[in-house]
Amino acid sequence: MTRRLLILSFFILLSILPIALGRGEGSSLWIDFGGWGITKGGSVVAVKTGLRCLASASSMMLLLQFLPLHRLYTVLRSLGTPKLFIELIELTYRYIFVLEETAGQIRLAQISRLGYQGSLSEKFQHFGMLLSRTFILSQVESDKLYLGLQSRGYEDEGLRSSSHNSTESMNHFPLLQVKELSFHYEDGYEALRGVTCTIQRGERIALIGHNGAGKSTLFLLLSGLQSSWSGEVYLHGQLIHPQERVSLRQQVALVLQNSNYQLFTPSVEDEIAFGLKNMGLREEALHKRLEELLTRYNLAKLRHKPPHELSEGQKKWVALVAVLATDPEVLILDEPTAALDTLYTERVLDLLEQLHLAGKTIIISTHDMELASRFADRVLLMEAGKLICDRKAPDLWSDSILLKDKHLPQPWAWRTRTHQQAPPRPIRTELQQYHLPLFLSSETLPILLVGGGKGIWRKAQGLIERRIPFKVMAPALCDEFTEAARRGDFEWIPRAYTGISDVGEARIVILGIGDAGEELRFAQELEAAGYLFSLLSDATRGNLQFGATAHKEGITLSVHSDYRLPEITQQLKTVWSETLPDGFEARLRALSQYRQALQEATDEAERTRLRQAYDKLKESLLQDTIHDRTH
Ligand SMILES: Nc1ncnc2c1ncn2[C@@H]1O[C@H](COP(=O)(O)OP(=O)(O)OP(=O)(O)O)[C@@H](O)[C@H]1O
Repeated sequence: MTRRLLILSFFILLSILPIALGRGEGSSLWIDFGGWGITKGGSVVAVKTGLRCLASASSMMLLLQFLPLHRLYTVLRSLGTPKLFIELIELTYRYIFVLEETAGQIRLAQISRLGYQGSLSEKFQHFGMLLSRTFILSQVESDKLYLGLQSRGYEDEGLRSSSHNSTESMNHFPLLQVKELSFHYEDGYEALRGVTCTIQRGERIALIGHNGAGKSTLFLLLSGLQSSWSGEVYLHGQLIHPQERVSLRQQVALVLQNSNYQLFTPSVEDEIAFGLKNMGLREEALHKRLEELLTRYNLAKLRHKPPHELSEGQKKWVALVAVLATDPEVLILDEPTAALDTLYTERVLDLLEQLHLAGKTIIISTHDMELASRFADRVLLMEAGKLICDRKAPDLWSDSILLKDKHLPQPWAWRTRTHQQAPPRPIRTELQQYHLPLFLSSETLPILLVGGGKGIWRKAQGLIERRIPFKVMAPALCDEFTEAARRGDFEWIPRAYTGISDVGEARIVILGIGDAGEELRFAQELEAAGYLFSLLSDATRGNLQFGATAHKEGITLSVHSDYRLPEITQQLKTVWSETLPDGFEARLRALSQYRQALQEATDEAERTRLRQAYDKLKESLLQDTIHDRTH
């Protein structure tokens, strides 16, 4: 509250300053710049105006301490306060919030770099920097907020929309098309250079490229939020001139990367109602649609919350729903899952899947290739303002050479797929009688864990410890699993396993769904198709057994008993890991370096020296560990 008042006083001071300026005689001026200066009369008016502003703003703030904002609006509305006035309060409130948040963040940045230390004048200087920077940044932020307003149908530029083709003829044309599209920012920077591409109805497209490639700029143009491009933009085959960009805004909605720019009203329900009002809905119809959206998107409990008090995931969700409320034909999302945890990422992906099924065209930008590979059917790759690649997703993801060349990671499923084109061969039953001392590589044999309970979690822990990638298919996860999912330790597919068609690219399947009958049925399918599998409900049934494994100091120990006695194998494993000396891995690494050097050395004297050093280190290592233990 005090900080808000301080910031507000500073801006009131700035805005009343011009009132005190004027022309006058020497005696009527406080400061005289040759007939111009701060006039005595003007100063009195300025001070009075300033005090009045401050008093009314402070009383409003005080009121807001006790009365939630949405209640205040209800009161104002019931008193018949003009709509314009209420909207003005809404925007002012939001602007003060932007100021406060910006100031708060700069202050934190100053403190974290040992700001606010030293003499009074230095402290004063730091405070001055905070205020001036707040002012500049809040201007930038309010520009972005304005984009957020426009992306949801707010119009104040008096733009004309283009004359429409008939619906029937529209379907003959691509939905969106850009030809040789270029764009310069005001400082002259050319952010887009001759981009040409066509977007058809119902497509799911991922726009990828490194920072600064021009993705957000292209999105701003496609959604009609930037003007003065050069080149051609077509919507349903109709050429759109920059002054007709409102047609783009009506059909193409953009969810900005930073949700704070998209959310500006005092409550979640007002956020959603904003777009509905811009669509022309009023009273009963508006209320009905609002309730429908709040229920469908699970926001009823948050309806009165101010958006800036929500978590990042909740903010993104509200921003997405608020944009969907306007029912756009094309939905563009700028990095939709940046800063989201696994659960919110899945929620967003599920929603996008539903929208795709409902026929929407969706374009996302992302730096997460796993996400892009899960979402998109087509991928556009940008570099330095140019579109350098436009390909079907499988085609691009399998092109490891191009991806490597562009320093983009190949999605995991595609890295492994290249090794396993051939269908798995059935495993002959007699082979199951042997315990093969093999460490299978999950790159060539991807793993799917089915189930999200504690049993499966215990198996998963060993994989996580050794950084072996795997997927988990389960409609819900136990707490430990959820925590690991949040850390991104594995890929969660949040649905129930229904049979072999769900196995995907996996070659090893561990079943732990808690229903022995079901597990057996699934196991029979897997066995017939030649997969490696294991059942938690019946350890004797699978063709793959989990031994007790421990990974420590660069060594993986796997203990397996012929008599399937996990309590014994677990104990042996624990004893081994407890007694393995610390620093063992460093000595192993040194030993391996000696061996490598020995193989490469050509000089005989050098070889002898290295051989002696190798033998000495090996002997001391065995002495300290294995010999000691066995004697
Ligand atoms: N308002 C602006 N004024 C001047 N240059 C800008 C402005 N906004 C962006 N740029 C420049 O345009 C280029 C493209 O920026 P853009 O935000 O479109 O990239 P991007 O691919 O979305 O990057 P990121 O992945 O980091 O979000 C960058 O070099 C950036 O510095």
